[in-house]
Amino acid sequence: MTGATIWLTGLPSAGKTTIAHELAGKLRGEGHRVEVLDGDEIREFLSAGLGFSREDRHTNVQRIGFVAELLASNGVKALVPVIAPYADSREAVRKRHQTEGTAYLEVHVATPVEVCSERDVKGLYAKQAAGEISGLTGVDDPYEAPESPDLRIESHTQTVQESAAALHALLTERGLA
Ligand SMILES: Nc1ncnc2c1ncn2[C@@H]1O[C@H](COP(=O)(O)OS(=O)(=O)O)[C@@H](OP(=O)(O)O)[C@H]1O
Ligand SMILES: Nc1ncnc2c1ncn2[C@@H]1O[C@H](COP(=O)(O)OP(=O)(O)O)[C@@H](O)[C@H]1O
Repeated sequence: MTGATIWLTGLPSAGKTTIAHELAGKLRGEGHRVEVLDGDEIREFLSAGLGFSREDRHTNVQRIGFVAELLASNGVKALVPVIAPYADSREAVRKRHQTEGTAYLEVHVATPVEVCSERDVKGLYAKQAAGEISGLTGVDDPYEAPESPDLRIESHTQTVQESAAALHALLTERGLA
């Protein structure tokens, strides 16, 4: 089976993790080998000790990109629901895949910040508004939206299943599913 990295970038609570797991289930059911490199889990182990400065986020994204490429080059669909707020960090990951000849898709989960802060799955937007945290992506920290992603998902106008189906259709179109 052909491996690939599918990076889902977007704001906190945009729907990255939910869509990744929905797609993972679908792909596994079809016989694909799949790993979801969840941001929170990675920060507990591979990126333990890193914070949310620009430098630390860049390091985090490069580490995840490295592991994703290793998996993808061994036939795994590596699904990566990680914010990756900086365009140059994402570009470095894309280039690494290109150099290695490994398929790489960038998916922008483009949920507006108003909807994300309403969802507020982890209560981060509320904490930022209460002054308990700062440096929240999309609020008081940068998010550089991809200019030409392979796919843009408007999760606020779709069900989770529709979003995952749109991504699955892209994989099929590219000969990856
Ligand atoms: N200040 C700040 N800004 C953004 N996100 C924050 C912050 N503090 C904690 N969190 C939580 O950590 C998750 C982000 O980790 P990532 O590894 O995906 O981010 S990054 O690419 O390194 O920027 C992210 O997970 P998701 O909500 O799944 O996106 C947040 O829940
Ligand atoms: N079309 C959709 N795609 C993804 N999530 C959606 C969608 N519609 C509603 N949601 C909800 O939005 C929330 C997104 O949370 P999560 O996936 O953890 O976001 P993120 O990983 O981007 O922080 C979930 O509660 C999910 O059920």
